[in-house]
Amino acid sequence: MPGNIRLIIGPMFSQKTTCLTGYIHRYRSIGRTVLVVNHASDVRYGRNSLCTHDGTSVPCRMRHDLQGLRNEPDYADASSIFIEEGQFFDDLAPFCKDAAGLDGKEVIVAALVATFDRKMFPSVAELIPYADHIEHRTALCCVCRDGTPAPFTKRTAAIEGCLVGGSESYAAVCGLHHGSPHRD
Ligand SMILES: Nc1ncnc2c1ncn2[C@@H]1O[C@H](COP(=O)(O)OP(=O)(O)O)[C@@H](O)[C@H]1O
Ligand SMILES: Cc1cn([C@H]2C[C@H](O)[C@@H](COP(=O)(O)O)O2)c(=O)[nH]c1=O
Repeated sequence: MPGNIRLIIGPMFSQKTTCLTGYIHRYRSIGRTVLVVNHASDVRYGRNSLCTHDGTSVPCRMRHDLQGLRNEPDYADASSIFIEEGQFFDDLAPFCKDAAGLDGKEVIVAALVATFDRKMFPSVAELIPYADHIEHRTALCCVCRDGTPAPFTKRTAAIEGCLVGGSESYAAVCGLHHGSPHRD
């Protein structure tokens, strides 16, 4: 049976990980063998788990790369592969294409839609044309606080570059409260 690629994208706090853990629990309940992978840089919640912002955690493998997984026994055994923090894996697109196209796996990826300054993550941009299904989620604007959708992540900490973190460093906001207009 051919595999497929499902991509869940959105800003931080948009329930990407909640969706991923929901799928994992449902699949396990019907006896599907799953392999769950998070990026090794995501040490926010310990070294062998992924965790939602409201505290649901799932044990997982932590890795810097994905392609190396294809030689491992737990990959061979799994029919569904779950990837958390997809934006951090440089080999995200080649892995998903091989896993789905060559190995017949169902691949479910949670990834940020954009950086805090509205730039694409290259590995996510590379994957989008190959995704069979894309779910684009939003959070709720934490400035409006009235249910206004928040499609963007704002960095609230004054640090440059890639920064692993949570609500101490980032917030989900609407376009108005992101502070940058829809142009460069
Ligand atoms: N601004 C916000 N909008 C919506 N949910 C928020 C917000 N800030 C914190 N949360 C919490 O974050 C949870 C989502 O966490 P999670 O699934 O880990 O999101 P993501 O993986 O997209 O960062 C929500 O269920 C809610 O409890
Ligand atoms: C917006 C943005 C985020 N990050 C980091 C911060 C977190 O460690 C992850 C996103 O986690 P989540 O599961 O989506 O909550 O990415 C970053 O490095 N750069 C950014 O621009």
